[in-house]
Amino acid sequence: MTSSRPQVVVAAAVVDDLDAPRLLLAARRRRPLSLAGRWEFPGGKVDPGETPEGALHRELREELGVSVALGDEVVGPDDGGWHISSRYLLRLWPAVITQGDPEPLVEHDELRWLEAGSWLDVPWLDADVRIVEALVRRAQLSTR
Ligand SMILES: Nc1nc2c([nH]c(=O)n2[C@H]2C[C@H](O)[C@@H](COP(=O)(O)OP(=O)(O)OP(=O)(O)O)O2)c(=O)[nH]1
Repeated sequence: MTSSRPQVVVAAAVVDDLDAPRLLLAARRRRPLSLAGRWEFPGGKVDPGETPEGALHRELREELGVSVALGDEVVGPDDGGWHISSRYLLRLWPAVITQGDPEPLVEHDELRWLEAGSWLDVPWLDADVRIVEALVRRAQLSTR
């Protein structure tokens, strides 16, 4: 038997403003073929010895060429995170860019800033749709 503990994938909801977000950065995957063309939160797997936050800063530097400041984790319904498959648990942090202009350097072939009201208008990875829906609800609450 192998361990059934899911691997943690860390990702960022990069926004223009942590308190009153209007723009959300979506990234279009280049690979693998089964996921290519679908949109996701930039991020990736936590390497052995890394903290989740440390891994997220590394992934955003590698994938987008930016430094960020992280907000409070978007706690999900599945052990505090978001099950995205039987193998992976996604943990998500809001983030604002503190240095650099984001570019699709490695994993992605396009980045797009989605305007308020349009956050669900790209074909997100299936597992991400409910997470984006939760972010939309949070953003609506923050503007009341
Ligand atoms: N980064 C990211 N991965 C996601 C999201 N939603 C989702 O289902 N996934 C899946 C896709 C992959 O099967 C897995 C994460 O893998 P990844 O390919 O981003 O990880 P990585 O950058 O460390 O890649 P690698 O070095 O192992 O190739 O999680 C998301 O919003 N962001």
